[in-house]
Amino acid sequence: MSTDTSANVTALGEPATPPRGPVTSASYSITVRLTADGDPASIGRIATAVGSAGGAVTAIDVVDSRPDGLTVDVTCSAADAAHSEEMVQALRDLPGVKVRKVSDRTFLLHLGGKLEIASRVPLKTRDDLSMAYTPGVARVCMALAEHPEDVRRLTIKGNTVAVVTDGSAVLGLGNIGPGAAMPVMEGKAALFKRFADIDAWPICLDTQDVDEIVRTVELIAPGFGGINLEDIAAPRCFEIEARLREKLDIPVFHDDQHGTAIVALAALRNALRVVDKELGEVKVVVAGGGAAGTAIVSLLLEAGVGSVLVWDREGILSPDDERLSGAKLELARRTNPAGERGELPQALTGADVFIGVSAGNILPVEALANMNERAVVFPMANPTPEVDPVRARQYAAVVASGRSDLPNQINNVLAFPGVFRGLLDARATEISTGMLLAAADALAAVVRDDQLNANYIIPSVFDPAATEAVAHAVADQARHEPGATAEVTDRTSF
Ligand SMILES: NC(=O)c1ccc[n+]([C@@H]2O[C@H](COP(=O)([O-])OP(=O)(O)OC[C@H]3O[C@@H](n4cnc5c(N)ncnc54)[C@H](O)[C@@H]3O)[C@@H](O)[C@H]2O)c1
Ligand SMILES: O=C(O)C[C@H](O)C(=O)O
Repeated sequence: MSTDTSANVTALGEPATPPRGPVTSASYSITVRLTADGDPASIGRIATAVGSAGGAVTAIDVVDSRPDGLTVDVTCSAADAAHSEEMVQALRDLPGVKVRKVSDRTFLLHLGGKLEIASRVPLKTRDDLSMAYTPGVARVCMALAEHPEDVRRLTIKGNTVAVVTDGSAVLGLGNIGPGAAMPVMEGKAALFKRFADIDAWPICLDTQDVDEIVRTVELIAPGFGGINLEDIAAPRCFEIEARLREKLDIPVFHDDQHGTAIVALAALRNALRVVDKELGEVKVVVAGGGAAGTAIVSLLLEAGVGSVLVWDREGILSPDDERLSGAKLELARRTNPAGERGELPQALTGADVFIGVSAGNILPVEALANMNERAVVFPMANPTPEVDPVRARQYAAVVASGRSDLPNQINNVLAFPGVFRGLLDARATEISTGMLLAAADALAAVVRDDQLNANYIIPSVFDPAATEAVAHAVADQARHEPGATAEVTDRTSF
């Protein structure tokens, strides 16, 4: 088990947050089936053993009871895999207790996958069959051959999104390939259904070649109302998205870029309401000029942020840095015309906002002291943020991160279901910067003035108002942009 025992006093001599016990999580929960002898105190000893090992018991279910003992399933959460082992060992060490089986609940949940297809029509009688399938279906096919614009109305195309990956940049796990990417893509599709009633399907491609990816998505596009690119490495993702947008008559959205940018801008708007600063006046530093960083910078600039510096492996990205090319050089040109150079702590000097979309633990917390008063700090790298969000609170007025166990969780799920709900409802043929900005503003506005505070700058992912507000804003914006939506035909015969 990993426990952080780092110093209790900061570089500024301030007392640091006291060391925390292990933070247990359902993602490392296990169910241990064991038999215990007839001692009435055995259940209490089992719970105590798990607690003493730092775990949290969430359920004890009796599976079988006999005069001489019990079979029970003990479900408990751990901090990580090694911690689970420690808890199991603590149970094995108990006299009168025999561990029979240990199940990892996260793996159990994945058995057989997380999705299925369900029919929306009854198929109970011959009449049902002759309408839903042959011969009746042929009449619908012929109608669509004559009026292709009706495919959205008469098939699942109108409510279906392809979640497309090449497995090259999966979460923070890197290039793990298309098969290993499936659980994330299935999860994304499940979120589409849960939050926006959209039927999304995971498409994991066995190629990382840009031309092949573009051509494959082009070929499958007729069956989908939108394309959600997912976990495709930068800078390849920029070219794939641009080429698909050019070719397809359905919206193409790269969630790691634009979903993140929408939520980051929404969170920033509200953080600035808390610290009473204006978007146009703040200096922003973004760590990480990859997929998320590039899109965040673009959206911040579109929203009116005046000063942005990007820091990456080469230091502060500067247009006169000969090591830079392609997307990073372009980013440097758009953000740092003065050619400022240096490392992250220097970039933060006099900054009002730090946004991290790079990698875990790349910033000593003390460097945040270089920032202006009432600083806003979003270390968003997953699963480990750039700087400990809890310790960052000593230096910043508002802190948000990607973590679900802390306040102000910034996650794309606040954006992508609503974005696609709005696009599909409006029969959008493309997605524009105006729609991204509208989505961010709508998401920010979900947090009312009487709710806003440093620990609540962004709604919970379970707040239904978030998806609804984003969907309405995107659909409205799409309907107002000339040429952004498909024609709607009104044939009363069906
Ligand atoms: N919280 C959220 O909602 C959210 C959303 C998107 C991305 N993220 C996180 O942001 C991070 C980046 O995601 P991405 O999709 O942009 O990845 P990416 O690979 O496209 O970009 C990462 C960038 O960070 C830079 N980088 C990585 N390690 C670095 C280091 N040690 N020092 C300096 N620069 C470094 C890389 O050079 C690259 O330019 C990941 O940790 C991801 O989990 C979080
Ligand atoms: O996709 C997410 O939900 C998380 C984020 O994009 C990440 O890469 O960490």
